Amino acid sequence: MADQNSADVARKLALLKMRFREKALCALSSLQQSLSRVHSSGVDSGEILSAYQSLHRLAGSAGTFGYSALGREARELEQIIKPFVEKAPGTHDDVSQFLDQSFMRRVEGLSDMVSGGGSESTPTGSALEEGLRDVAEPMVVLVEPEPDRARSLASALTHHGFIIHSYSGLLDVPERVLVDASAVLVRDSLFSAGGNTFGTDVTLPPIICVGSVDGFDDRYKLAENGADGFFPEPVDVPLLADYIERLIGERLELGKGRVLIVDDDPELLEHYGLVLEDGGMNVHKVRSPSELLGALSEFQPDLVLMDVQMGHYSGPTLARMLRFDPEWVGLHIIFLSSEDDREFQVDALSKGGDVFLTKPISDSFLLRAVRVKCNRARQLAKLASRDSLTGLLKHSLVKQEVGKEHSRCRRFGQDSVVAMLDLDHFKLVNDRFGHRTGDLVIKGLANLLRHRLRKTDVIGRYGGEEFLVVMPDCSLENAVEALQAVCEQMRRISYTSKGQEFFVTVSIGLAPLAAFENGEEAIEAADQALYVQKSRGRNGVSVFGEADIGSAGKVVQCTS
Ligand SMILES: Nc1nc2c(ncn2[C@@H]2O[C@H](COP(=O)(O)OP(=O)(O)OP(=O)(O)O)[C@@H](O)[C@H]2O)c(=O)[nH]1
Repeated sequence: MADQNSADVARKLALLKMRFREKALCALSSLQQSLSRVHSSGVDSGEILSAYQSLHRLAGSAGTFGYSALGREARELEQIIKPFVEKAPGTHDDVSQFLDQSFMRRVEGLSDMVSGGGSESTPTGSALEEGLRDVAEPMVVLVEPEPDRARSLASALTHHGFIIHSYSGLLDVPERVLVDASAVLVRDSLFSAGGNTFGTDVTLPPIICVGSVDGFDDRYKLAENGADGFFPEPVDVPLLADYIERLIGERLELGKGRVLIVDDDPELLEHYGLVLEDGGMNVHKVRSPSELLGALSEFQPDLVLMDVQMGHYSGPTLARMLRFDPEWVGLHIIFLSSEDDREFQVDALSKGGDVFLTKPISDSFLLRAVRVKCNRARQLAKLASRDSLTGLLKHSLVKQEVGKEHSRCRRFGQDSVVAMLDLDHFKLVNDRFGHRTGDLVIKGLANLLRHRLRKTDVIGRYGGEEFLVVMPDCSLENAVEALQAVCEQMRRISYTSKGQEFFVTVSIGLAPLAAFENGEEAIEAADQALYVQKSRGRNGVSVFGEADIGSAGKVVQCTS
């Protein structure tokens, strides 16, 4: 499948290259005619400007399609004309200074550089083939030769919402399983040998070693062999689950960037789009700058990749204009241009850009640069909107989501549900085992919700040990079923602290969103249902206004 995708992308890129070639030949023919007219009939500032623009476009795009030498030559010719373009209209008497035989020969030579087919290989770069995998499914590979140990670790991790595939040796793990895994847990002794011990060339997911030998040199050896983590035995499973969760989160961030590309050149626009999409980015393309504001609101990008000159619109001026609106003050903007004048670049950045990339640029470099910036943008956005302990939406934002979903489900006449969750007797956990352990339990429930609920459900940390969930397009029955499963799984997670094993349960209250006047009222109703459940003995689900909703079975908390 990945091969098929890569072949498709390669085909599309080759097609774009052909389109570029045809258009370049046309543009060069017009350019030659235009310059011949200036040569024979005298100066025309419009013709000179259009010749300059034509060369500027070629200089900026040829390298992208594999015609680097053509791009360089166009750039040199562009620089020769530039002083005449910058002069006031009507002062082009000395145009003969550049429009001589030698200049005209060089312009003719440009066509030969295109039609001679002498393009270098398209710089798609190896990063294109890297192809980021969707790591949303938390499947973990466990490589443990000792069956009892394997069973016990697999069972403990399953309660944290991971799907475990167990093997007794590294070479037993099928390649397709490695490709789909979010992480690999390996007995340290199997990994200390070094090299690619899995016997495959696929990009490996993060490797976490587990073992009993825990010295500085042992850890150093594992790091040297490429391990991403080490957990000494006896393994603290909630801590391990949290670590895997973090690795998954980091990888998801890497592939999830949303990039809005603004370029008036259709081939370049499509080319950049293909390169970034193939690298796992979510891309939206805009050809006309006048559509920019609408596209921003609708697509909500992490980053904008913008050409510097689009017809009579200037990229830096557009960037400055975007900053008028507080919503876009923090938006990351990358300018992509063949303009290599440092002064110009600094000026563009001072108007509101963050990075200036000078064309020609290889596809792999572009992808890497955009990924790095996207990652940074997402991290910053996350800091502002996410709770630092759990990574879930903060109180105010999840409340906003309830409001939005309320309007949406009312408008479309759909069922949606809001749920309030609260850990049971949580004070006791803190009192007996300390705040750090309490924090691990809070993270445990957050991770469970992330795994157990649908991707479209919105989860937020409402307060200390309280969570708020919005379940769009979901009947009450389905919500009860899904959340009872969460209760059931939560009560099975075993925590150990101060040598004692304990379990924690959760109570949940539900309310049908559309039945209320606004989101606030629905939250209030879910809260009331939650307290009904607390009074019923905790550990289960209650629905607002319903007398008797099943409980997930009683479990005594903190059975230390
Ligand atoms: N570890 C930790 N504890 C927190 C955090 N936020 C709130 N808490 C604690 O959560 C506990 C909540 O206790 P209560 O509101 O009395 O509720 P409870 O003990 O869970 O009892 P019920 O809700 O009635 O089952 C308090 O001890 C808070 O200090 C946090 O971020 N980390």
